[in-house]
Amino acid sequence: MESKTPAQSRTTMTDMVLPSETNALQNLFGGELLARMDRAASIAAGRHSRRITVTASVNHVAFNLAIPLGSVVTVEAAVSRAYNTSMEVYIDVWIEDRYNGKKTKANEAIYTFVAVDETGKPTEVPELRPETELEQIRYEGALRRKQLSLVLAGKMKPDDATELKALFTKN
Ligand SMILES: CC(=O)SCCNC(=O)CCNC(=O)[C@H](O)C(C)(C)COP(=O)(O)OP(=O)(O)OC[C@H]1O[C@@H](n2cnc3c(N)ncnc32)[C@H](O)[C@@H]1OP(=O)(O)O
Repeated sequence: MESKTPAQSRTTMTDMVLPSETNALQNLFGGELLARMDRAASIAAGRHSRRITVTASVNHVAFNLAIPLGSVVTVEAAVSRAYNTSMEVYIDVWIEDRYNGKKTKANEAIYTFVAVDETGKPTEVPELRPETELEQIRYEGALRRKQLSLVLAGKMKPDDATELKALFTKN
């Protein structure tokens, strides 16, 4: 299977914040943002694998900035590393200033998707080939995040999490 770059899966979705999507402070409801990120990330994972993809886990979400009613929100997702059947997808969320168009990073998240066949059985995906410096950084950190996610899900023994152990072990 031929490897692919993050650019080949990059998915950008822009939408505004409507009153029905806000919390009591008139900011975007967190669950609404999670759903928007899941949609963009699912499309990115599908573009990388050209298969049906399912969300296996949400590894990290940082709600750094509240997103006010009426904001124009852009969700950008791209595969940051691919393994055998799973893919890490990195998601950046930007808000756009109404008057000068300047974009500010509001949130980021990391999801894991698995490519499956028509029966829901995990199926192989192409490798990821990072190109830019940021893509390389995200690629290199991904195995540590995968191991942490598997340990927390009870699917990997902490003793087998070599990348995690390396964080706490001096040379
Ligand atoms: C777009 C959507 O919203 S879809 C709806 C929400 N999602 C779902 O309904 C998914 C429901 N869950 C499932 O179908 C299954 O649990 C699956 C397909 C995700 C995994 O099935 P499993 O039988 O656990 O498969 P298996 O153990 O072989 O794991 C498959 C891959 O997922 C990875 N994986 C499984 N769980 C996790 C996890 N919690 N964190 C990170 N990776 C994980 C495994 O490491 C493996 O990766 P690899 O093949 O690249 O090494």
